[in-house]
Amino acid sequence: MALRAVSALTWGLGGPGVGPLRSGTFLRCATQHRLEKMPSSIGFPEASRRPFSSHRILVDVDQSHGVATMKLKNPPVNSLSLELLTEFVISWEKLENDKSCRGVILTSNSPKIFSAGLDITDMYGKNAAHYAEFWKAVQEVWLKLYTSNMVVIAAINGSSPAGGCLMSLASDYRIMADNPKYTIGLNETLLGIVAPFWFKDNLVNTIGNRASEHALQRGLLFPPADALKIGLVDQIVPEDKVQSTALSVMSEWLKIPDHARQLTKTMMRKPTADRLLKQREADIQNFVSFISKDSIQKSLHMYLKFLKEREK
Ligand SMILES: CCCCCCC/C=C/C(=O)SCCNC(=O)CCNC(=O)[C@H](O)C(C)(C)COP(=O)(O)OP(=O)(O)OC[C@H]1O[C@@H](n2cnc3c(N)ncnc32)[C@H](O)[C@@H]1OP(=O)(O)O
Repeated sequence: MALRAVSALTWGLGGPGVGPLRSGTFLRCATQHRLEKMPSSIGFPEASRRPFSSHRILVDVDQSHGVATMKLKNPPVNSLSLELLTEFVISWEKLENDKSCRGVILTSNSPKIFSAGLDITDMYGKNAAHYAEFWKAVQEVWLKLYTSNMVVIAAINGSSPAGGCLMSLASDYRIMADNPKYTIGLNETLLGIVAPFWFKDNLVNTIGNRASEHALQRGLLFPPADALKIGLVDQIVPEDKVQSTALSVMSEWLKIPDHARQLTKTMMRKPTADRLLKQREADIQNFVSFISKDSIQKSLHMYLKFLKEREK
């Protein structure tokens, strides 16, 4: 009980089932050329291509008329586990290599949660090799999304904290379900961890420096109307219109000749992607040493405990 009270104040989580914490505004918590790809990834590690034991399908891909819909499907909360991230990269590479696919709508199979962010259990109680492999997969997914030649639209049909928000930020356009129970933001500080520089860069490029400074330090999770106000999402629509809106926005984007749009995207995004590429290995080492600290492991333990024990 004591933990719940302290945690609720400290963590101010948003999302379905947290009731009173949601009340404060911020407390809640057909020129189809294919260009040479931006030099984004340095290749996904062979070790991460290993088959996982469960053989579950964690990313559903459905493609028609040049547009793929990718649905995250990792119940209960679509956390971004190493297994999901690995499958995501493989599916993404297939789409990138398919010349007929010009756009991807990124969404979730779950009705209330787009993604709960990085799987905390992949960052807790594991060894350094696991943390390094996990972080490399997180980097890879972001690089793939952020530098994709395809049009990427996030159809955010539920809560989208931290890593979930990052996937949305890496998209070209964000449409969120207009339900005040859902929140989106980079809430890392609430867990006692720190969003890395490339999360920050992507946020700053999207909502500007001052708003990012405020949002990142306080770990703010924004309900859709507030997210729209600061430009964290581009459009909010009724819950049952998220997918259809994404399709119609996609058809507008696909009217632009691919080569011109792709070159423009590269011009806008390459410096940010390159910043990570230049120090990718150092960023992995930094993550491993940070996440392995006793104090950080303790914070993650407390946070997991809080998630399990909080009143629904
Ligand atoms: C230099 C170093 C840099 C380090 C950078 C690290 C960057 C980190 C980025 C991240 O993404 S960290 C993850 C941040 N995510 C969150 O804070 C979200 C936490 N979850 C929630 O707020 C809620 O779960 C929800 C998404 C709003 C859904 O709420 P709901 O009431 O529907 O479900 P719950 O009962 O809370 O959860 C069910 C079940 O799932 C577990 N769980 C939730 N989130 C995660 C997660 N991110 N990872 C792993 N597991 C998660 C939760 O504990 C419950 O477990 P059980 O009780 O069923 O065992």
